[in-house]
Amino acid sequence: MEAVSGTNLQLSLPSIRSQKIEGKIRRWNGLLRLSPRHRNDLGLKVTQLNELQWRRGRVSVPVLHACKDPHAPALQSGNLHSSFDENWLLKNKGEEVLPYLNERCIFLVGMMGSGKTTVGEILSEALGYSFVDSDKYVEDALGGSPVAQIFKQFGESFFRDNEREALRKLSSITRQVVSTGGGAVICPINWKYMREGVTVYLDIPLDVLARRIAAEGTDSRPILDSESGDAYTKAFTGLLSLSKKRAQAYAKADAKASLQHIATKLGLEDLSDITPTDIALEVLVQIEDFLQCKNGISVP
Ligand SMILES: Nc1ncnc2c1ncn2[C@@H]1O[C@H](COP(=O)(O)OP(=O)(O)O)[C@@H](O)[C@H]1O
Ligand SMILES: O=C(O)C1=C[C@@H](OP(=O)(O)O)[C@@H](O)[C@H](O)C1
Repeated sequence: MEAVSGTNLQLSLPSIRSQKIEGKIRRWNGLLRLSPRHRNDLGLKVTQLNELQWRRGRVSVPVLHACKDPHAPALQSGNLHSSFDENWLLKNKGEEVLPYLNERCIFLVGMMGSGKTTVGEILSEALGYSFVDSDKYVEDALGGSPVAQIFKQFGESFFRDNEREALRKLSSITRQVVSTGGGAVICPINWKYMREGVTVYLDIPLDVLARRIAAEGTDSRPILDSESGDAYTKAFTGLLSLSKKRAQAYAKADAKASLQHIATKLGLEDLSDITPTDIALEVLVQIEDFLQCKNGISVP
């Protein structure tokens, strides 16, 4: 009998074989995951259907144990589509990580367009935390002018002073996910504030960032607005130069969620197949790893 560890279910490998999906199952975060091509092969027989997760053509099956034993306990089949809850996995991981966080905040750092706001909102929901965007916090503190306007009217250093003050205030509040501005990491004192919580770097390839920013336009991104060329070239050129200056600062984060690494884990070739929820889950996994190491792997 060949066993594979996991958490919830029992699978019979002979039944997997008969569905011609053997070898297409990958281990990931203690789960078995089927590749998109095999989503229609789901005669896969499992128990506890509510524990399965269906997400954009992939199925995650938490397992206690998988074995080659043909006498594995009788397994039931069912309508998997209706049974999957896309957010189950995230919520579950959130609950697992909460005791380690012990009410501390999460500060997301990364280049503009890396998804700090998008992923941060999803994370905050999974954890039952509130969500704060530090750019928005600065805008509100200055009467509602957009960041681009603040840069234009008062200059970058004025904005950085206000960003610093925002992070100082936010660092004294618990149970929140903070999406920081892409340049917050360059100011050393901001690290002192952010170290009150856990810092996570969203590591996204520059071409992906440039595509996202080009789609939105660079008008709201004053720091890229001086570059010339089409929207993608402007974005890519500006991001390349900023990333060189900031790489060391981002590396100071406690944990990193890398798009490339997630793609490798999930067996995805196309990075655009990775959803913000996938990234939020990876953030939680990395936070848990970081806090477990910090606590000497003691389960709270
Ligand atoms: N994983 C993702 N896949 C595709 N688009 C994304 C993803 N994460 C963010 N985006 C998009 O990229 C843009 C920038 O995201 P945002 O969360 O505002 O980044 P940041 O807060 O880091 O500047 C938005 O249009 C958002 O919808
Ligand atoms: O990288 C930067 O220097 C900046 C990033 C922006 O935030 P986002 O990263 O949320 O876009 C905003 O703070 C400002 O335009 C400057």
